[in-house]
Amino acid sequence: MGSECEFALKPHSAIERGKPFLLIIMDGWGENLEDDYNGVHMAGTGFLKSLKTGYPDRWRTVKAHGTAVGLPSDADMGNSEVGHNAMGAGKVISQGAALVDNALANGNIFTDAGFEYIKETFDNGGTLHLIGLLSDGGVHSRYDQLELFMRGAHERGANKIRVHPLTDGRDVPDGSSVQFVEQLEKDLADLRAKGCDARIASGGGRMHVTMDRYEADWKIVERGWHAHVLGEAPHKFQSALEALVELKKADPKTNDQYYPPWVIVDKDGEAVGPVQDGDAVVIFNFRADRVVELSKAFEYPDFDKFDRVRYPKVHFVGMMQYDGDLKLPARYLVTPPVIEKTSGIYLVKNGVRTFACSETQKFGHVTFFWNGNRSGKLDDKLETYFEVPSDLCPFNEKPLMKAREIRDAAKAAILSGKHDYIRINFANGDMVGHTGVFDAVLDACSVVDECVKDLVDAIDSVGGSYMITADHGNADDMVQRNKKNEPLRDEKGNPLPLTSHTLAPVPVMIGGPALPSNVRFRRDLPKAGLANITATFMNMLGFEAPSDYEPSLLEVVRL
Ligand SMILES: O=C(O)[C@H](O)COP(=O)(O)O
Ligand SMILES: [Mn+2]
Ligand SMILES: [Mn+2]
Repeated sequence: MGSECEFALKPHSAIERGKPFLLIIMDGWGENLEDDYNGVHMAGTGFLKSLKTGYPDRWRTVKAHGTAVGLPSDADMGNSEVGHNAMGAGKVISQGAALVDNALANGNIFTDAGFEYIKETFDNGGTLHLIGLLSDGGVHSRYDQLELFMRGAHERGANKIRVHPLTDGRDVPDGSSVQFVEQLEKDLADLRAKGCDARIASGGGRMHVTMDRYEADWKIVERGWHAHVLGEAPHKFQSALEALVELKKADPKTNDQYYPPWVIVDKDGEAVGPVQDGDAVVIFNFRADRVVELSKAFEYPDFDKFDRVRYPKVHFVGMMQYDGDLKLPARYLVTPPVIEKTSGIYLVKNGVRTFACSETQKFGHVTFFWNGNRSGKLDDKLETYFEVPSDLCPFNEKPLMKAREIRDAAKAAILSGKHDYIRINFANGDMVGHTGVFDAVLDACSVVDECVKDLVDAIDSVGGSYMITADHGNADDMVQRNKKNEPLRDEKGNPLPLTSHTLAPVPVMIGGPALPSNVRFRRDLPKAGLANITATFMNMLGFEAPSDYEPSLLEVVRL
């Protein structure tokens, strides 16, 4: 981690160390057009609105999408990984999506060690299995990357390919799985025309099958293991399209996110693509959080989170290495972004006592992503990480989620006098936003407003300071729109829900008794993004930020 003096920070010129500082991330909370579909605006969010209108020098927005957070283009919505990486690290880092694009464009993905490793199995007649999220959401994966990879792998000797797609409906509209499966079938047919035995083998909805995160519910991964690896699922079909249509007919309430697991079988009822000894397995998601668990199931011989029944000997690689601390997986196709010298490391090296807390769904966001995709603590003595277990139901059913429990834990941390820096994430705007259920979003945003107010009161009572911000938009626009930005409706006239993140900038609010009255936001950084947050909160903790960080948003004015 380097020497102490390499990390020494100078004291800030106007802000003293010593009083508690609270950093709140409101996940999925953008600053957007204030119309009837903006859940943040329509909810009871009077306290946050009062900070906007009451303190214009201490309220602003920053960019949270596209190139400002290291994504390939400004058409890319922000997401939790890139947002928390940027806020934790103080720099704009080229992220997984961009790195995979580069590796495909320059061909390195097919010449580096990870591909060499899987290629060994092609030469021995092994099947290439591809497991991952099937959409063009660009958050966890992208379809065009899968297509290019399949084609390139076939050109380099993969003669049998089995794809195990997970349907999305979360980063893209619900129902779009049909188009993506049709596109995949077309591209697989092209491969078959070239002599490759290429087929879809199994799948399911991403929130019910395979893509759990932060060990919220291992059963999700177990279902995936049974379908993808063992070739077993309660629902068997002859084609993936048939699976989507028939499963929806049988349960109209199911959707792309929550499809049950399914397996494709041949005319004799045999699964067409279970994973066997000698095969290659690639997870084609570039983002880590929702594939760490499946990677462990493939990689760890002594795995005990569920009974794998059969543990095939395969050549397993991730699109990236998903956990830099655990070196998981050991083999990967594209080298992950280097995220070093994060704010967390600087702050512990300067003796800052940190309390980081969220509920399970976002716990790794304020720890793992925050620390540059490292799973462990940076300093056992100075840091306390506290996880509130999340509910296991769809979050529109319990939109308050664990906001009040997080508030209570953070409040106790503030009042205890044991922590200098309290960092929390409220999941509601995002997790309920992804359900597309507008009334639930209203409850989700209101409870965040209530909890933020209580915590600002607690900070006031101990003479501390606070920053409230967000990682990207979501609840701030809950309707799909046409190119003119007009809401789209179904045949009954109901608005078509938007389940994904938005491109909106996010608010940043600062205040509290410890913030000197002559400190306010600069007016000369209109293009600032999430990476500018970092130097700003390091200032609020009493330090000048490292010189290679994006500039602080603060200025000290003469009164
Ligand atoms: O994984 C998810 O839940 C979504 O794809 C992205 O949401 P997040 O980036 O807010 O986690
Ligand atoms: Mn998020
Ligand atoms: Mn989200």
